[in-house]
Amino acid sequence: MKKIAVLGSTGSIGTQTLDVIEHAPEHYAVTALAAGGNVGLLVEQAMRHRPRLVCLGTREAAQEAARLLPGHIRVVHGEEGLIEAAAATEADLVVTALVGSIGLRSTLAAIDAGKTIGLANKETLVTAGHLVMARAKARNCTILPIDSEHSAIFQCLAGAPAHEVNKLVLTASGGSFRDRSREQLRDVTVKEALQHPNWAMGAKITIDSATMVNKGLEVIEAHWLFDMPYDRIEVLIHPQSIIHSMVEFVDYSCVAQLGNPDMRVPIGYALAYPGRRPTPTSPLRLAELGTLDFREMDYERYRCLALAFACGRQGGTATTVFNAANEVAVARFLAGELAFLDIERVLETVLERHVPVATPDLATIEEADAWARNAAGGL
Ligand SMILES: NC(=O)C1=CN([C@@H]2O[C@H](COP(=O)(O)OP(=O)(O)OC[C@H]3O[C@@H](n4cnc5c(N)ncnc54)[C@H](OP(=O)(O)O)[C@@H]3O)[C@@H](O)[C@H]2O)C=CC1
Ligand SMILES: CC(=O)[C@@H](O)[C@H](O)COP(=O)(O)O
Ligand SMILES: [Mn+2]
Repeated sequence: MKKIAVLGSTGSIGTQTLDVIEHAPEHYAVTALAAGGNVGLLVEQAMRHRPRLVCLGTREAAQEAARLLPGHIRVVHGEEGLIEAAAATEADLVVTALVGSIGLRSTLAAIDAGKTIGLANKETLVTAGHLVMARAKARNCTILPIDSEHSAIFQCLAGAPAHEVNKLVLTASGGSFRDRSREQLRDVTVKEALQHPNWAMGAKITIDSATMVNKGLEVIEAHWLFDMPYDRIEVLIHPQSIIHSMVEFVDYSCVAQLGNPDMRVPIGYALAYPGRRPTPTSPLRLAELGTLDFREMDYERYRCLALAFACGRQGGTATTVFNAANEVAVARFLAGELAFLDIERVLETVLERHVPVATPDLATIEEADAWARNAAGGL
């Protein structure tokens, strides 16, 4: 029986993780659940999965949950609570499905506690990849990617040594506005931006996909997870999201992973690793699809992706600031305070003002993150 803690259980990845767990109750048990403000859903999940501990974003939310839950379920809150949920239960695997860099400290705590990490929260690696990976190496901790592209690459690599790999190819759907010109992006609405062509996901990542920031975050995530130089990470537009990513080997053999766009597949892979189990989803029928299309990435059209590569190459706090400024800009766009193209403007302006630190410790990372949030909030 694998014991699992799910951080971000009420979100898109969190609910799909619980769905996978529910379909294999003889293999998985839930030890901890953590969410932000959705008390109703968290309580429902806790009643169904009977974890030892649940965590909510605030004291008030935790008090409300405690009133509704049986006394033997411990209810905690805030960042300390998240750390407890990540590290202080008997979980073997911690699924990090929080959105944003809020996941950093709890991920580090889970690594320190010797947990295997099922990593959905890409912002963690973008914010402090060098710290997370060094900590994981020192503690001999396995990080299993859940992000679909990285799960694909992990499966394609299948443990191949670095000298056999030419490059990683990340596929990108192009997002909600892939068929619009830059000119046509001026007046797009939040509602339109939230219509991803292939995936049903949380609001923040759906906007990131439309700006191509998501692919930028994923390039940086791939750099850290697979120890791959940026010059050997390529992004290819693939509108159908059927090929989730691929690896080109030195003999020019190209190995890809395919499947319908359903996150329960990479989630199920991380949960079942090193084996595989049936996933509650439908099989891929290529004949029904007929064709798969590919386009060259256009870095003029998707300037945020070029910016992400530049920050990744610069390293240090540049990627921390890129991520934090983006979190604020996206939240402001969703709140109707900024236009869609302002996200890019905010990112460019904050990064221009930032004085990067090359090998920041955790305190410096958190300082840079706070500085960028403040800067992005005022633009
Ligand atoms: N959705 C997808 O298909 C994919 C997502 N990812 C990545 O996975 C991560 C999660 O994405 P997604 O599931 O879409 O996001 P959602 O917005 O759907 O869910 C986010 C989760 O985080 C919780 N949360 C937010 N703020 C806090 C907080 N302060 N304290 C505790 N919990 C908090 C939310 O709780 P509540 O709702 O209760 O407030 C919710 O459970 C992101 O990093 C994303 O980039 C990667 C690949 C695919
Ligand atoms: C499902 C998943 O992993 C997302 O990150 C997805 O890849 C978003 O799609 P695009 O960023 O390619 O539009
Ligand atoms: Mn992805």
